[in-house]
This record gives sequence, C-alpha cells and structure tokens, in this order.
Amino acid sequence: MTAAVTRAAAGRPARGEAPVLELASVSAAYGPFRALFDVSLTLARGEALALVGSNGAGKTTVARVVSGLVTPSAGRVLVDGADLTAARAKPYHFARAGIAHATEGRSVFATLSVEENLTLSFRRARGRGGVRGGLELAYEAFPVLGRRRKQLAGTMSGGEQRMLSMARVLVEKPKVLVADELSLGLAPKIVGELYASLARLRAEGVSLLIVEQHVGHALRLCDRVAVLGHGHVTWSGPAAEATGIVTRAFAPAG
Ligand SMILES: Nc1ncnc2c1ncn2[C@@H]1O[C@H](COP(=O)(O)OP(=O)(O)OP(=O)(O)O)[C@@H](O)[C@H]1O
Repeated sequence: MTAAVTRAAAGRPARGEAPVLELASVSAAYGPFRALFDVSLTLARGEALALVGSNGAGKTTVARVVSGLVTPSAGRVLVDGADLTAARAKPYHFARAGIAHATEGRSVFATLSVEENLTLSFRRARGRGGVRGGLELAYEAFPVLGRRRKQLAGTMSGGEQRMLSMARVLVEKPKVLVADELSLGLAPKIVGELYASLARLRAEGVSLLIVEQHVGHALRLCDRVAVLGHGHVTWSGPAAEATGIVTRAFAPAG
C-alpha cells in the first residue's frame, strides 16, 4: 500500500489534495475596528487545527468568517477550492458548502424534543432515509440523549444541549466543523465525551477547526496549531511543537 493510500484510508489527505478550507490573506473589521489582519490558514481533509490566543485575539472572528457570519473586508475564503467570498455567499451557502459551526451557544430547537431535533437534522442531511440508523448513532455517541429522547431540548442542562448540538453535527457529517469554545462551563466528564465525538468525526474525514481557551484537550486532538495575537497569525506549526509557544500566547497583552 502506498503512503498516499494509507493517509487517505485514515481520513487524511492524499499528497497534493487541495485543502478543504483555505483562508487567504483575510482581513475583517467590526465598523472602524479591525479585528483580523491578513490571516492565512489551510485545513486538509480529516485534519484538526487548534486556534489559540489570548482574549480578544480574534479567534471567534476567524470562526465567524469561516462560517460566513462575518464577511472579510479583504482576502478570500475557499471551500474545496470554491471561492465563497467572490460569490458573496451568505451563511446558509457556507452551510450548504459543508461548513458546520458549533458554539458554546445552544443551537437547538428549544420547543422540540431531543428526538425531533435529531430527526430534523437527519432529514436535512439525508432526506427521509436513514433516520433510524442516524438516531442509533447519536444515542450510541451520547447515551444521555437516548434516555431523554422525549424531553424538550429547551429544558435540558447546558451540557446536554451541547451534546445534542454535537449529535446533530455528527449525523450531518459536514466537511468542516468549526467548534468555538465548545467546552466552556462544562463538567470535565461532558467535555471528555464531546472531545471523543470530535475525534470520531475526524476519524471519518471531517476537518476540525477548534477554538478553545482550555487548550489541553484541543492540543491532544489537533495535528496543527495556529496562534493568533491582535488579529495576526503569530505562529503556526505541528501541535507537538506548540506547548511553549501556546503558553506564551496566553501571556497578558502588554
Ligand atoms: N460585534 C462586534 N463589534 C465590535 N467589536 C467586536 C465584535 N465582536 C468582536 N469584536 C472585537 O474584535 C476583537 C476580536 O474578538 P474575538 O471575539 O474574535 O476574539 P477572541 O480571540 O475570540 O476572544 P475571546 O477568547 O475573549 O472570546 C476583540 O477586540 C473584540 O472586542
């Protein structure tokens, strides 16, 4: 078996495969305030990239650019080689192109039950077929959801709602999952379960862009790290080389 085949089989890109996601010299602003300067990042198929940096560095802004919620003032965002900025794409175009955005916010339908939330996602992803198999997959990944399938999503705890959001992403199988502060305020056990589901997605070839304040989990999961400081990428490289650099990235801005 050639090296390229081995990598592809593991959900990794074959050599020379175009990135699934590319940010090319992206700048972004909120009114007169410039939040990102000339940010360039790539993400290969099945690769996990951790985006780290101190408060206000611009991590969430990158996540918003990638999912189309913030339009760059300069530069380009490409998904599978298609330039979404040139097409003036709206967030739902980014979603259709295969970008999913999971945030610490609760992106579930509060007045629908757990099972109805999941069923909606399956139908959107796969039409009417495969709903039962999809439910089994979700309940296997997060047994608590199986036990609470009839409960209204809005009455579940913050951690349970985040599991439900992740379960929906699991079954939609996006090309790229942007996970922004997924573990914020959650108990360590739940964070562990969420990261296990991220690892499962990655093993299936989904690319991950992970924004985390608590970088331990992210560094263990990710192949590469990009450090943001004041809206600039100040370092990027393999996760194995990142520990000291990441520690400095969290030093107070002076
Ligand atoms: N809607 C907004 N309007 C004006 N300024 C904003 C807005 N959103 C973010 N900013 C500013 O842009 C900069 C980058 O913010 P961003 O949320 O991307 O940083 P971050 O690295 O995710 O920070 P944190 O880790 O604290 O969440 C900050 O200075 C922030 O105050």
